[in-house]
Amino acid sequence: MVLKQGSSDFRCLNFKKVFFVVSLLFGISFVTRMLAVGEFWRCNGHLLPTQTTQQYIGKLLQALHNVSQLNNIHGTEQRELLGKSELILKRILDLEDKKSKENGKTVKGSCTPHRHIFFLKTHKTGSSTIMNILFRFGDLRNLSFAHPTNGNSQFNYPSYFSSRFVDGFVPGNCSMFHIMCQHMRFQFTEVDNVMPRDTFYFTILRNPISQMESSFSYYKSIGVFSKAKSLEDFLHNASKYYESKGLSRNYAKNLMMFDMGLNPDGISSNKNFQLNWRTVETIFDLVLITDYFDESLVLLKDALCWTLEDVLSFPLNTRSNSTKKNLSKETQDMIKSWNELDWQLYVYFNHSFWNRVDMYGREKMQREVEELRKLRAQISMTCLEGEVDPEKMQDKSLKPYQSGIARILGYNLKPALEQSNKLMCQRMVTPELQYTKLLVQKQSKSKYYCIEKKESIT
Ligand SMILES: Nc1ncnc2c1ncn2[C@@H]1O[C@H](COP(=O)(O)OS(=O)(=O)O)[C@@H](OP(=O)(O)O)[C@H]1O
Repeated sequence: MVLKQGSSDFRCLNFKKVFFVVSLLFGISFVTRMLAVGEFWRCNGHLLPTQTTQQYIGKLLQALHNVSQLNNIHGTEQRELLGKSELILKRILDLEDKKSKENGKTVKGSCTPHRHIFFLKTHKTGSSTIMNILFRFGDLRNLSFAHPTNGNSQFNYPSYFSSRFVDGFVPGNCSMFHIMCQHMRFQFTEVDNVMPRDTFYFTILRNPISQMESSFSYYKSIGVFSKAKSLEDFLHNASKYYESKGLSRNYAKNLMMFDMGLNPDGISSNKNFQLNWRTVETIFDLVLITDYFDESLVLLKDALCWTLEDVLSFPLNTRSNSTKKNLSKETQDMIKSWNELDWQLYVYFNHSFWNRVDMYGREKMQREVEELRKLRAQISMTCLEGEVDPEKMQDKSLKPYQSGIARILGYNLKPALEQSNKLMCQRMVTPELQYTKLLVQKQSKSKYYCIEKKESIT
């Protein structure tokens, strides 16, 4: 994106948002001082000549750097603040740029399907089901995926994501990828290096109570949970089992905050909650809610300009009831307060999710959810014999990965599927690891893609 000379409206609009972000990050008194010493640029429409987004951000960061020096903020603290500022500034400018193009929608209200997509695959949130939808969408259209190096299924998780972890990534103005959706600890600036500029960012959040119950069962054998006798034992003795730098600690406290790249051990204060909300909503175009999965799929297909068929899916990575646990009210409350940051994030985005449904129209939503369920029932009749325990699966190549004390269910397909349906049915129930392998193999044989990063190309 190149900012146009004399586009003072654009800069004034961004100025207000940048001012807001900076005041959240640095505190309002800091910003007032900053303005008072005249170090920050003003919204007068003359200071900024034609420049690229990067140059524009560079100037803002330089100004913030000077002012933080004046305010005696140095070293790690300064680097952290400037890092956060850069991330958020970039996103604001990208959003403005996107909005100015009406987000792919033409004036007549029709739209072109998004094909540049980033999905932050949070843990134990139904994210494997979403990933399967993205895999099939891309697979069918021969789109390219950003996969982890060395055939891994995660981007060096739990380390922060780096573009170095992407197979075949070459730094520059070229992005080779349409879709990125494997587990990572999010870092916007690095994802932004890899994906095209007009990428649609979305993620999914789940009620932290059911998420932690799921996480405990799935990760029971490793690190942080391994010595706890039960989830209740873990919660009662969290200070004994949990260390903020301990092995696999990420699965045990504020897992969604961790995956988002935010601080899961941060203090519980209104200011911190707000900062987290703002950061997430600035970066992500859409936040889905697991607990309203079908409503989420409808909002997703609308935001991506896809069809209901495109988001049709069967739940994947589900546990057998025998490994699910009903939690007492006391345990639920303990989980809530132990995961206070995740809880606040969830409550906020649950609220904004329903605001978005209101904007979409409650009746229209209800109609489309019903239609989606009808379609799912039909396709289930065509494809599935049933969802079964892993040892009862007929085709072992479709068996999902098993972990901890969780028993992850799989699907048996109907025995004599028509050839025309077979591949689609198989792909709908192919677990994450197997599907990743197939896509990596397919991509290794395909041509080199180059999607110009700076311009919007579909
Ligand atoms: N469609 C739909 N609706 C509601 N819930 C769903 C759906 N699909 C998957 N799930 C539930 O999500 C849990 C698995 O999450 P993930 O796939 O993100 O797990 S993982 O981190 O990739 O291992 C797992 O939760 P638990 O069963 O509680 O463990 C799944 O049952």
